[in-house]
Amino acid sequence: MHKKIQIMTQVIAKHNQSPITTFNNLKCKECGAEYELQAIHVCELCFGPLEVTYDYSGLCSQVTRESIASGPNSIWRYRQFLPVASDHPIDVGTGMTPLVFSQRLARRLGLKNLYIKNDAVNMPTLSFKDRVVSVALTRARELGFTTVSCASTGNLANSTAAIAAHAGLDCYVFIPADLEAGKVIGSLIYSPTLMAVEGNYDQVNRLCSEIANTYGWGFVNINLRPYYSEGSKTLGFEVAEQLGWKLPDHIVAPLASGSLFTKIYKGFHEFVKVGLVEDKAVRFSGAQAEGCSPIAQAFKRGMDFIQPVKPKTIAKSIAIGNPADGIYATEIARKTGGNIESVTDQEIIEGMKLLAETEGIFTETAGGTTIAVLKKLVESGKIDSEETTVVYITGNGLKTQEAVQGYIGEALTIEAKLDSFERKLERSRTLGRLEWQQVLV
Ligand SMILES: Cc1ncc(COP(=O)(O)O)c(C=O)c1O
Ligand SMILES: N[C@@H](CCOP(=O)(O)O)C(=O)O
Repeated sequence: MHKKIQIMTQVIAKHNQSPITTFNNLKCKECGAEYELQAIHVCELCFGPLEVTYDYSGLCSQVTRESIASGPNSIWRYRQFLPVASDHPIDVGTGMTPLVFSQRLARRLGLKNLYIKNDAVNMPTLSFKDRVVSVALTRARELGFTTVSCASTGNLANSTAAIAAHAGLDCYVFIPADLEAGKVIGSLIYSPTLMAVEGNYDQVNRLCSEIANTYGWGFVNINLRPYYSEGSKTLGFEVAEQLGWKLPDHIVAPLASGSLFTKIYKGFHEFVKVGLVEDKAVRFSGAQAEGCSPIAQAFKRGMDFIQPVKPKTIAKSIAIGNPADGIYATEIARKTGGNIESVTDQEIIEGMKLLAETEGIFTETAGGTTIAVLKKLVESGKIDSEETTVVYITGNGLKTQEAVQGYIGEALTIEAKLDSFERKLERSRTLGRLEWQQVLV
């Protein structure tokens, strides 16, 4: 769409908005400069990131635990905390995913109060990105965009393509060319224009910034980023509500750009601010893959800047070498007494298997990273066995099957005869299940 038309449609859309909104403006996280609500994401004065601000005193009078609990069974029960004006947000059933009280994984790790927030079953595309995209596309529509887009490591591409299809928006998605088949097919099925860029995510992102400037599309994680990122707060809200309107002692979450991590923090604090939960010190710990760990490195070395890296890891969804919110994530981990750890690709695969074998949850590589870091933090005494700990599982293993191929054995092929079954059964019992799988690998 031409810029002029886009501005006109934005104005029209503005007039159609419901007048009762709880969000005010955009504010620079660095210098505090304020901007009207529009499709921009960096401060013109200092290039700092922009964030949505809210009228918290107005919010206090609008929301109660009861009003939230009687709302939709989706992220939109927290609508007043999200930067959308419409009474009809795009609701594809995103959010309110299970918070599972862990028995077997907890026992295996020696924890007494471990919960798993399972966004591997989020709707519609099985990752936490459905949250941020539902918010971003609702806002995109309000701002008058008819074409939406994203730079993605896969999950965001799936969410943007699916939810744009549902909302009838034109969609262009950009991904690195070497992504897993599940992520590629998981976008193509919704018929977006899918561009596989020869380069890594950071290169895709740079290209998309240029395209955003030239074409004036609504890029969910570029010019719509202030609205998009707010969707991750719902991962904080839901956990607080599901714990019986209480905050946990410790959370462990994966880090790529660092946005998710900082927004869970913002979500907890907003609930405290409006009196929905009691204030409490929550420790924030983050997880990265060793092959792409710029945030973990900055944290461990006590740096106040992020040194970008060239990613090389099987955890492709979190392979961001130059993370936009990395420094804010390190600040949160430091001030809350948390940690940021990294794990090897082998540990990531073991993390995926551990979660599957103990809890029946098949997570993708980002989740394997998070479980492996959780284990590392427990083993090094950085998580106390009594702490109420929530580990965030943000994506589904069916999308990254390549990562575990060759590590999980194979089906035992038998003839359709009882004696064939019994021979294989005997052999598998003699060897033991694990050894048997190793023979097959
Ligand atoms: C499954 C999954 N988990 C976690 C993340 C990390 O999110 P963020 O970039 O907000 O740190 C991503 C993408 O970046 C992802 O796809
Ligand atoms: N992991 C993301 C990458 C981009 O997300 P951002 O919020 O860090 O900009 C994806 O799933 O594509």
